[in-house]
Order: sequence, then structure tokens, then C-alpha cells
Amino acid sequence: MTEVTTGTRVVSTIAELRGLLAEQRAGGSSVALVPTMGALHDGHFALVRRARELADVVVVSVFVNPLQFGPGEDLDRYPRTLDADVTALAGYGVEFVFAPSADVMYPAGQVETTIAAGHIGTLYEGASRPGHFDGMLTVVAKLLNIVQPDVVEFGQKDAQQVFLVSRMLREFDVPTIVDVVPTVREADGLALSSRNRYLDPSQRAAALTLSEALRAADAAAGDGLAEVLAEGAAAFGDHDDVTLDYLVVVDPQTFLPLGDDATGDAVVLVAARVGSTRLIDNATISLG
Ligand SMILES: Nc1ncnc2c1ncn2[C@@H]1O[C@H](COP(=O)(O)OP(=O)(O)OP(=O)(O)O)[C@@H](O)[C@H]1O
Ligand SMILES: CC(C)(CO)[C@@H](O)C(=O)[O-]
Ligand code: BAL
Repeated sequence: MTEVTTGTRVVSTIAELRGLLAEQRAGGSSVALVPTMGALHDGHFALVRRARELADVVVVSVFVNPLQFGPGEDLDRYPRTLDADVTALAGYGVEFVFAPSADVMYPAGQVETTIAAGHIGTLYEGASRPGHFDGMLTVVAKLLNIVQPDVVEFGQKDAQQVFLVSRMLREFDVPTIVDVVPTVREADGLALSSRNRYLDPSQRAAALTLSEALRAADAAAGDGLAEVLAEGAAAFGDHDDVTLDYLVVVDPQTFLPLGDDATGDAVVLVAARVGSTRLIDNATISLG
């Protein structure tokens, strides 16, 4: 391991970050990037710990990317807790927190050049949030170009994001390794998410429906895809305050929906609205 400077430095400009990382690389250090939108929780910290294991220098980006929010979504109310995030990241020995303003990332207010996520980017999350994945891939491409990390960390909680980012890196010949961390859950099964803090106690209880639906889907996996869909959707029947957006079973290799006769590994994707909060979750099951 190369020795690195102690202390966490918050950097807000691209030029400064590039300069600091050039010094680290000149000393032989490898670099890991953990892209986030802040409001950090234990899910994020699992990514940070993994980054810490895999590289000498860890950069955590904290940027609520306007490009991946649609009109009427929660861009304005998305939690912003930078001071607490930096304090926590210092505890993990993170070297650099990259926290740019929107003006630094998009000096002209917008970008004319964007990345198109393709057909899969229009399905599931992309159907409910048109343009979301184009905006997400565009900012991830920018962050990768700014940091040029050896490895980048993503959480399995956002499974469609992982699929699209991995494909972008492959198709654009980006040499960065994508490392995927399993979903971190509360003891009762709820996937950790920054948006959980929008939930009041009764909504918090209702939000458990997502992970319950995934458990029901997994229990039905031996009986085939139709049963998985039926049992997964049935979990939502019990709760008035949760509205199912989608529950689909996709091929892990292509992210296309699987047919009724499919067997083997499959990913169940679920999204639901609890009050005004949209939550997502997923699980890998073995069909047939
Ligand atoms: N529970 C979790 N387990 C593992 N990784 C997670 C978890 N929650 C978020 N991540 C990962 O952290 C990274 C940053 O995610 P983000 O900042 O959007 O947090 P989030 O909690 O997913 O927020 P949101 O409420 O917007 O879904 C992503 O790669 C995401 O998949
Ligand atoms: C990858 C990401 C940081 C890009 O804004 C965001 O989509 C997220 O937090 O998952
Ligand atoms: N975790 C995905 C980022 C978003 O919801 O916009």
C-alpha cells in the first residue's frame, strides 16, 4: 500500500481535484470512486468500505444531479446533509469528497451532449422516470472522466443503474472496473435508501411491502414465473397506503423481461409509491 495523506479534503472544483489526484497517482496510488447523491447511510458506507479495501485513495462524490430528475420529482426536497456526510466519511478515512455545485458540473446550465441509455433505459425505472437514466449515465461519464478511477463502486439496490453503467463502460471501452456491493437492509428487510427519511412511522411500516413482495416472489420461484409475479403482486393487496408501480422479472444478462417458461437466475425488480415517496428494491431468484 502506498502511504496517503491523512485527513478528508472537501473539493469543489474539477481543476483542484484533478491536481490532487495527479499527485496521488504520481506516488503510485490507485484510486476508487464512490458516486453518491449524499444524505449518506450504511448502504453508502458499505460502498466506501469496499472502495477502501480495493484502492489506496478513495474519492466520494456528493452531487444531486439535476439532469436525472424529471419535472415534478423531488430534486428540490432531496436531502442535502454535506457537513454530516463529510464527518462520517472522515471516519472511514476517505481522502477526498468531491462536492461540486451544479454550475461546476454544468457551466452552461445544461449539457448539449448527453448519453442515451438505449431501450433498457426506457423500461421499469426509465418508464416511470423518463430521461432519468440518460441523465444518470451522463453524470457518471463526467465523474469518471474527472476522477479517472481504477475502480468505481455501485450498489445492487439500484440494479438497473448497475446494468446500464456496466454496459456503458464496456461499450465505451472505459477501463475502470465496476464493483457492485450487495444491498444493505434494515433488520426487518427494508432496503436502506436516502428517501426512507421522507417516511413517517406508518409509511415506514408500509414500505416493508417491497421487501415482503421480494420474499414472496423468491418463495414462489420454484413454481415458475407466473407464480412469482402473482405472489409478488399479492403482497401489495394488503396495504392501501402503498401503490405498486411495477414488479417485473428480468434476465440478469439482458435486463429484458423473461418469458413464462424461463428457468434459472432471474432478477425481480419492484418499485412502489408510499405516500409521495417512490422506493425501489430487487432480488435475484432462481426460477424453475
Ligand atoms: N441499501 C443500499 N445498499 C447498497 N448500496 C446502496 C444502498 N442504497 C444506496 N446504495 C448505493 O449508493 C450509491 C449512491 O446512491 P444514492 O446516493 O442515490 O442513494 P440512495 O439511498 O439510493 O438514494 P435514493 O433515495 O435516491 O435511492 C448507488 O450506487 C446506490 O446503489
Ligand atoms: C450514480 C449517481 C450518484 C449518479 O448521480 C446516482 O444515480 C446514485 O446515487 O445512484
Ligand atoms: N439512487 C438512484 C438515484 C435517483 O434516484 O435519482
